[in-house]
Amino acid sequence: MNVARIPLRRRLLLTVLLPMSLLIAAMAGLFLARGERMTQDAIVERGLAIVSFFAPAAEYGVISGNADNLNDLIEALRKLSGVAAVVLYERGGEVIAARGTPHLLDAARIKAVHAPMRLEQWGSFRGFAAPVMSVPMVVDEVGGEGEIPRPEPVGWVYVELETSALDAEWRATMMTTLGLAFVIVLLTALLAAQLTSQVSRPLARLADAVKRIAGGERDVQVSDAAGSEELHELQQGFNSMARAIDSAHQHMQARIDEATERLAYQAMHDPLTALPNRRAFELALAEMVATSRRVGDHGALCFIDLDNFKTVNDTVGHAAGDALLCQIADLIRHRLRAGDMVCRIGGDEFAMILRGCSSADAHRIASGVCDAVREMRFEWDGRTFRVGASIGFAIIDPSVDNVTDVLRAADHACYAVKREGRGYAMEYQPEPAENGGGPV
Ligand SMILES: Nc1nc2c(ncn2[C@@H]2O[C@H](COP(=O)(O)OP(=O)(O)OP(=O)(O)O)[C@@H](O)[C@H]2O)c(=O)[nH]1
Repeated sequence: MNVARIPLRRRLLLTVLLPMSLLIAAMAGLFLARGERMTQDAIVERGLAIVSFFAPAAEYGVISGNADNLNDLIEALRKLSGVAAVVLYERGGEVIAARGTPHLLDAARIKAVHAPMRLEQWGSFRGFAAPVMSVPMVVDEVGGEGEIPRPEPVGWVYVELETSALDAEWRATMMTTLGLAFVIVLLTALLAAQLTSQVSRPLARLADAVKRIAGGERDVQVSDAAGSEELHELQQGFNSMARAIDSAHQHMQARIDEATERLAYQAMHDPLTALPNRRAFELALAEMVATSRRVGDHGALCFIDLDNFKTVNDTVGHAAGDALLCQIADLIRHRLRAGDMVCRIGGDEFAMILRGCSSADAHRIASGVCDAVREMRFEWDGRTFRVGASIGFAIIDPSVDNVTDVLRAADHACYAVKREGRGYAMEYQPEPAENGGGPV
């Protein structure tokens, strides 16, 4: 497993829970192991203490064979909690008094006991035995050096303790300990989950917001629900940064839009006169031809070539020529109907696209332009100039196959006007060789 890939929340949980759980498990294990041993030791000590006390107390009864005395002792013993059986053996191994149902009734096994000791265990029953010791009576020989008599067993006591109550108590203690350990781990886990989510959730929200910004989303903000001062500051900082990015993006987008619009305008307009340029003219003409073929519309294309324009340039300079071109552009634009179009297609050349008009209409409009240009007076540096306009036009109707044909026809007509007098408008007529006619 790649540790670096473990989500932050799980890592924090592990960091808190793992050591905590190990510590609690170790403490509980230690406590239970020590508790178990101490309980067992206490049982053994109690059993040994009982037989150690009981054995000397029984000495008189065993030696004298006083049954009442022994029975009183046994009854007194039986009243002690946990004492399940008591047996008294005499020197030869015969049972001289007994109470309860002992698991062990083996004289040979008992007679092998020389000091208080623990014997076998049967489930929750544990056996303890001790010899009843007595010093034998010795009559000293007169004048002899008698040996000090040593105590010797005159009988045995056997006590059986029943430890189920202690075991049950121990089990209850164990369960309580484990339960407490579990509750502590559970509470720690809940607390850790709560704390880690207070850290990991705001971070996850931030990561998501960063992803959304990287994916192109704008105006992304994270809600301010941080669990700590540092995270709060981080969220505030992120929101400010996102707002700054958004504002910079908007500003940049506005500039791009503006530049795009300007470029689009420049691509389609003549910078001097602000009229549509040759490119716009070609598109409009293509559309006019297509529309005419589709819906049967009639129109006209007029080529305008100024007469004697060069004289202005040569006499008073190009700036004057520029100004004259602008005046003529305005003059033509103001004479056109809504829907018509005038473009500057070259140095002193203009073109008009007239929509929804007959040949007579086109002739009238074009002649009007010629008259207006002729009557115009251009003043510059105290000097007055007069120029003219020669216009050749071609009709656009559904019979026109393509743009090239109509362009060629209008150009042909304009050239004919230039050649044959200037300053007036003429419609293109096919040459006699083409259709039995030419410009009229
Ligand atoms: N001022 C100015 N002159 C231009 C511009 N573009 C072209 N010209 C000039 O316009 C003139 C056009 O030449 P022509 O058509 O032969 O001049 P014209 O005197 O009208 O000649 P005709 O048509 O025979 O009467 C040239 O001298 C070009 O230098 C422009 O943008 N500004």
